[in-house]
Amino acid sequence: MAVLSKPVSEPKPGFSPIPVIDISNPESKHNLVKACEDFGFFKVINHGVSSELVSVLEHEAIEFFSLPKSEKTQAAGYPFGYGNSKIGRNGDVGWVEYLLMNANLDSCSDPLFSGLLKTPGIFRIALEEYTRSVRKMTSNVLEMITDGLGIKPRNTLSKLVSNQNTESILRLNHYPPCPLINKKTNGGKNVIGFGEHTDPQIISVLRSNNTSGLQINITDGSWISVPSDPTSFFFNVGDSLQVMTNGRFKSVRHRVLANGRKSRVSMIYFAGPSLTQRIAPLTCLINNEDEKLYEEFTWSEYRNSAYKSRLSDNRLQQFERKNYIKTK
Ligand SMILES: C=C1C[C@]23C[C@@]1(O)CC[C@H]2[C@@]12CC[C@H](O)[C@@](C)(C(=O)O1)[C@H]2[C@@H]3C(=O)O
Ligand SMILES: O=C(O)CCC(=O)C(=O)O
Ligand SMILES: [Fe+2]
Repeated sequence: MAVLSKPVSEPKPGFSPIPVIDISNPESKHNLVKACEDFGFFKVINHGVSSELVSVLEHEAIEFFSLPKSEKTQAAGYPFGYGNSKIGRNGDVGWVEYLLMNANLDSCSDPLFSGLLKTPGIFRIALEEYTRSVRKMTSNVLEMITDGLGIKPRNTLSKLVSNQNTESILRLNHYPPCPLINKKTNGGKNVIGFGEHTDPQIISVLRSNNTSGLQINITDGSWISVPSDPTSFFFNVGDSLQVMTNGRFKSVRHRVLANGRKSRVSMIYFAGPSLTQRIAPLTCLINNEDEKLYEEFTWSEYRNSAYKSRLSDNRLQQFERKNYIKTK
């Protein structure tokens, strides 16, 4: 089943407003903060994640998605496992198949790692190595952001996603070429690969092959296409970080459009906190309690309510403070 949307203009080749941040330079901390405020989205270069590791994982993912449907569906499950077209459990569909995995530090005990990927083969090793490396880069980026915000200690945010019991997820998405797109009868409409949404976690880290399709929604409400760059990582602020920064950082709405000719393969690491972690505006970022835009909640409360929602829902709305008085 395909979801169609109005045609959107393609980006002008060579120009993109998306911030590019060199994380090997400690001074980039200010640019990171600005990118989180302006877009909730940025591209990271000089990241230190091995390109060979990324290629091996991409190759293994392609091999997995090339298996016969009957074999892939043996790995079907909820919330973790193989899925095709259906996203979540609340009626969302897209032109995509995927593998969702628990990427917690103790995930070796996870049934998917030890069940689907039962042989300790290259796929499983690549998943573990990739997760370890991306987790380290994510902690580094969060520490630079913390520094850029002038918050002490430096691990205020990174510790939320690097403890033993944090809830992180690894998602491999495969968007096959969509034959509907080139059909004259389609009227030039787009086909939705992954519908618009914000990510519930703290921060998400995406790497894709050379096929574009990802779009972000900017403040004026328009969609801009993200030019693909397989050598870089794209970070997006999640709902939880928007709350912790009291709305200073934007949890960016994003979506993926299917491509008519090429398949897109993406891998996304969702860095979430532990179930008991309290999510609330950081007191060091506000002058007084009245400025708080959100009520406090635990990650477990938010995660459970998010998983009952539709993809495009505004999941933070119910936690907005009703009696908030704007002081500025
Ligand atoms: C429709 C849904 C899919 C999703 C759970 C939800 O009910 C709402 C949030 C969705 C999302 C978006 C970011 C990630 O891809 C994801 C794994 C997540 O944590 O929240 C998905 C969920 C999913 O695919 O199950
Ligand atoms: O596959 C992509 O490029 C992005 C998908 C996404 O936003 C998600 O899985 O949450
Ligand atoms: Fe997403």
